[in-house]
Amino acid sequence: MAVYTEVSDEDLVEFIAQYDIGEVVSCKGIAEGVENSNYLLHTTKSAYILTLYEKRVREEDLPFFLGLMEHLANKGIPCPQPLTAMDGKALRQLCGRPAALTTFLEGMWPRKIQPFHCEQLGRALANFHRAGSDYDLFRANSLSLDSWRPQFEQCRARAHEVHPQLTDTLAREVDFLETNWPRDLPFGVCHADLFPDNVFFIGKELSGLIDFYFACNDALAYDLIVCMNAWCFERDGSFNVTKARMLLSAYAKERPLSQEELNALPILARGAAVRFLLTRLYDWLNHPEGAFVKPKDPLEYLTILSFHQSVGDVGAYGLDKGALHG
Ligand SMILES: Nc1ncnc2c1ncn2[C@@H]1O[C@H](COP(=O)(O)OP(=O)(O)O)[C@@H](O)[C@H]1O
Ligand SMILES: N[C@@H](CCOP(=O)(O)O)C(=O)O
Repeated sequence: MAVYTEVSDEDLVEFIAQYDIGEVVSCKGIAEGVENSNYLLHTTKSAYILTLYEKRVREEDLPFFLGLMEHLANKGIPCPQPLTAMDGKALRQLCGRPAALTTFLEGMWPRKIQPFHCEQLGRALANFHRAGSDYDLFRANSLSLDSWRPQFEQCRARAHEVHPQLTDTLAREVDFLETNWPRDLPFGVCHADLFPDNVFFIGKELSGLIDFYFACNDALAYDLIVCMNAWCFERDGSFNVTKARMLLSAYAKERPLSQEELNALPILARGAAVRFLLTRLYDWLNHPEGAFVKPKDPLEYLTILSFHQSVGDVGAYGLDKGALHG
């Protein structure tokens, strides 16, 4: 359960009194999520999400995240909107942590991914990228290429505890990525963590995107391929090419991919696999004793990485080479 910081009734009532949102009716910790403490708050006026920022979220990045949600919501992207308190500020402190309230989005994240989910995701991601194109704050991706070697070094001595080949695989892969990582692809604001548990559907319609706390400026095609890794592999580790084709082609209908982007997809996919393999590995090895949060399995991403290491070109992702560029 992702509640790292417990909020007492007195602290909560004092916090809520700073907003014009009525009186507290209930406030329950949310079991899902791994990064922050989230509570579902009901007041006499409405339902809200209260987030206390923990772990990887740096306080100085919060204006970027909260401003982005505001910017996107104003452009019709279905995402939470930060609430400003009566003093006009959205970012506050609660129990010694930075904290904010956002609107509650209806919907459920899909437990069993179907190709139509991937198609809607592709369209929504392209719309997100378009809507973010005039957002004027900048945040570099702190979990991209430059961070992979230091993150690996933090885990190197114990990576073999998770898998006997993991140390060698990561050492070779980080070398490969440092030499070959593409640098001139179209850049923009990326969500960078658009996993199924961050995308809500009502029935068959995508109804909301949440969890903007890894958002950053990076190659737009990297964001797309983070989604492909997260949505298009089955539980047994096999790649579902139909889902990938639906995702990539729905995206490209809204934002055509250049030939350079298409050529780069396999290496972007390797980098995106390493990015989640490393944070999961760190969390797996440094899981606090007795914590309620269940760490995610790093080996899922070792399987995904192995698949992309064997890929020659985008034909493996269900695309005709060169078919999607504008
Ligand atoms: N705006 C929102 N509307 C509805 N539910 C939300 C909202 N934000 C978060 N949640 C709920 O909280 C859970 C954890 O949120 P998330 O932002 O993914 O946490 P974390 O950043 O800790 O991973 C989500 O799976 C969802 O159930
Ligand atoms: N999506 C990441 C973990 C981050 O968790 P989230 O609940 O913030 O999406 C992963 O799967 O490793």
